[in-house]
Amino acid sequence: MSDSCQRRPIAVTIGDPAGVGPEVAAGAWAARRKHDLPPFVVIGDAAAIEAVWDGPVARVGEMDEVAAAFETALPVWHLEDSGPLTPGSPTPAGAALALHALETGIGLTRNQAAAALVTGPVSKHALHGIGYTHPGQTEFIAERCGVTATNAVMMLAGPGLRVVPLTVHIPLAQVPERLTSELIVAKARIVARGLARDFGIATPRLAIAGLNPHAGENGQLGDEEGRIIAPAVAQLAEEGIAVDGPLAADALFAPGIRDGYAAILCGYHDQALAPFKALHFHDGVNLTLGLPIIRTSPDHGTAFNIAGTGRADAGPTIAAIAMAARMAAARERSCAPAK
Ligand SMILES: NC(=O)C1=CN([C@@H]2O[C@H](COP(=O)(O)OP(=O)(O)OC[C@H]3O[C@@H](n4cnc5c(N)ncnc54)[C@H](O)[C@@H]3O)[C@@H](O)[C@H]2O)C=CC1
Ligand SMILES: NCC(=O)COP(=O)(O)O
Repeated sequence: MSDSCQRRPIAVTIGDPAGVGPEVAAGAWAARRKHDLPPFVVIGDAAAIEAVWDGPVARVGEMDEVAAAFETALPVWHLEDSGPLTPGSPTPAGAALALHALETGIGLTRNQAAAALVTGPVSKHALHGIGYTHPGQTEFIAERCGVTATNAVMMLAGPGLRVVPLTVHIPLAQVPERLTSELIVAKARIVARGLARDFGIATPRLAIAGLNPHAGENGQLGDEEGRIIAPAVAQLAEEGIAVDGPLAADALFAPGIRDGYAAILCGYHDQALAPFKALHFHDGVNLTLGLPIIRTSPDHGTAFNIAGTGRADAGPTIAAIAMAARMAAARERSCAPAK
């Protein structure tokens, strides 16, 4: 990592304070030396962390206080008290704090005070209860960055698999009409560019999963493969992007097949995330390609059912911070003037 990258901390938003966000952020700090994590600051509510964690917390008000504080305490950029808190029981005040933290973290990263943004898990339901209208955090961050939702591409990445849900938080019944050749081409281009820029894979090979069983069985089990996916694959190949598909989704995730691809693009959320979480529940990262900033997140939700019990695994948050740091280092290297 370059000096300038090391100097800028990573901004980690707390997520919903009644979820596991506070404890997994604290757990990542406790494991900072083991995992060689760079300095990071939690944006949110210090009291929500102190309610579930006995370790040292240092309130900071400037980003340049973070690196020194990080040595001996978890730096927290305290925004406001989110009110009386019972882990596992979300409140409107908690949702408002989660949104304030997200907005602040985006701002700090956009103005380059932070090297990258790592978002904690939010409850979409609780956010919608206070008037939030975006399907997830991805679309909100995209909007704040001036990027369309289509051009902000969700990727789930772990040591053994990367997947992209081409449609994300929509009802399954809407998938066939929302999965268009244009959408596939636009997202696959961003994936290929992102893998080159942020992961150092100069010519990534992509796979596109079929939507129907057996990739449609030559039209007998559905026509989306021939009508939508195959033309997109042809277009991408013409542009020089290495891509195979449509491939039958059941075998695509088998060892020996999935290993041949830098990323597997899937028709809908669970086609991508179910096999991903089977492999990478404890070290999976959700990241957004196509943004001007680096954004990663642990790939799990608020886990209200275990919040405050000490059972939450900080592994995905550790992986998200480590991946954000590697991506920041890759972008710093690519921007460095040639010597
Ligand atoms: N990145 C984000 O902000 C995400 C937010 N969500 C939101 O989270 C809320 C709950 O969603 P669910 O589908 O229940 O998913 P969830 O990930 O919160 O929980 C699913 C299961 O995984 C377990 N789990 C989750 N994180 C864990 C961890 N760190 N260590 C150990 N076990 C863990 C939970 O205890 C639960 O049994 C929803 O409102 C959803 O919108 C869901 C996924 C991602
Ligand atoms: N299932 C992934 C997820 O819900 C993450 O969504 P986002 O809040 O990162 O857009």
